[in-house]
Amino acid sequence: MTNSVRVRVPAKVNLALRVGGTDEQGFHELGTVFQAVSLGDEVRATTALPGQFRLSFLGEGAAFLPTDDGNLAIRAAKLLARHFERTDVGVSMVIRKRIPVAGGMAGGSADAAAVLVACNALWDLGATRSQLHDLAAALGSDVPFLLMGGTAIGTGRGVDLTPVLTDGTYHWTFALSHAGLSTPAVFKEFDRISAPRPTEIPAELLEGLRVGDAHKVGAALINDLEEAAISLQPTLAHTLKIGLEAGALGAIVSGSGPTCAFLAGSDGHAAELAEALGVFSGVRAVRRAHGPVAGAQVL
Ligand SMILES: C[C@@](CO)(OP(=O)(O)O)[C@H](O)COP(=O)(O)OP(=O)(O)OC[C@H]1O[C@@H](n2ccc(N)nc2=O)[C@H](O)[C@@H]1O
Ligand SMILES: Nc1ncnc2c1ncn2[C@@H]1O[C@H](COP(=O)(O)OP(=O)(O)O)[C@@H](O)[C@H]1O
Repeated sequence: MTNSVRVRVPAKVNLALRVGGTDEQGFHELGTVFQAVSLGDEVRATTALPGQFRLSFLGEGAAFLPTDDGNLAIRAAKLLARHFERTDVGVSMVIRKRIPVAGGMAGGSADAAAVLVACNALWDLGATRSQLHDLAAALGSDVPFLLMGGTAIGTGRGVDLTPVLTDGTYHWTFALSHAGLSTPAVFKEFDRISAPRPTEIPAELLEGLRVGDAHKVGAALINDLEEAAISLQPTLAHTLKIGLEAGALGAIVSGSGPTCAFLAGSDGHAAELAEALGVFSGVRAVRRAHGPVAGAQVL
C-alpha cells in the first residue's frame, strides 16, 4: 500500500448560471455550464493512525480556514471511510491553496473532490467513478464537477452532469476581491431581488464552445447571480466595467462571486487584462488561467 499520494484539482468558472425556483429543501434548480480552469489546489495525503484525520493548509487564505469537521476536506475523508466501513484507516492532509477562498470558484468543493480521489488511492478502496460521484454530491453541489473536470452542463442542484463538446483553449483573467461572499447569502439576495428564471443554457454559448469561437462564448456568458453578488458588493460593477473597457471578450461574476472572470483572446491578451485590472483598488489580486483542464487527478 502507498503511504503518500498527491492530487491536483482545478477551480471552476460558470460560463452560464441560470437560477430557477427552489426545491423542498430550499435548493435552487440550476442550469449551468461549468469549466474547469488551471488555477488549482494540491492535496498531499499521507497515511495516519486509524481514526486520525488531520489537516493543514499552505498558501491562499490558509490562516482563515477551519481544520476540523467544519472543513469539507475532513468531511470528505470521513465520509469515504464510513461509506467503505473502514475503521482501520486515517489520513494526514496538507493542502496547498491557490483557489481564492469564498470566491465563487469552488475552492472548498475542489479540496473535497481531491480528498476523495487521494484517500481512495491511499486506502486502496477501488471506489468506482459513480460511487465517488454520489459521495461528492452528498458533500456539496459543486463537488461532482470538480471530480469530472473539462466543460460540463450541470442541472438539478448542479450535480447532474453532462460533458459538453468543446474546441480550443480559453484564456481567463480573474480579479479577486478584498472580501469573500457566502454562497447561501448570495442565493438569499437573489430570492430577495429577483424572480426565478428559466434554466435553459443559451444555444449560442454551446455553439461557440463547439466550434472554439472565444468571441461567441464571451458574448454569451451569463450569470443570474451576478445582480445579487453586485448588490452585496457594489464594487464588482466597476471591476467588470474595467475589464470590458480593456477589451475582454466577456466579463462575468464567477458563480456566487465575488471573483470576476474575464475571457481573453490569447495568453498575451489575458496578461493585458491582468495589468488593467491589477491597478484598480477594488481588486485584491489578479490571476491568469486556462481551461478546460482535467478534474481531480493523482500526480
Ligand atoms: C453557486 C455555485 C455555482 O456553481 O457555486 P459557487 O459559485 O458558490 O462556488 C453552486 O451552485 C454552489 O455550490 P456549493 O458551494 O457546493 O453549494 P452547497 O454547499 O451545495 O450549498 C450551499 C448553499 O447554497 C445554496 N444553494 C446551493 C446550490 C443550489 N443549487 N441552490 C442553492 O440554493 C443553498 O442555500 C445551500 O445551503
Ligand atoms: N478546504 C476549504 N477550502 C476553502 N474554503 C473552505 C474549505 N473548507 C471549508 N471552507 C469554507 O467554505 C466557505 C466557502 O469557501 P469556498 O469553497 O472557497 O468558496 P465558494 O463556495 O465561494 O467557491 C468558506 O467560508 C470557507 O471557510
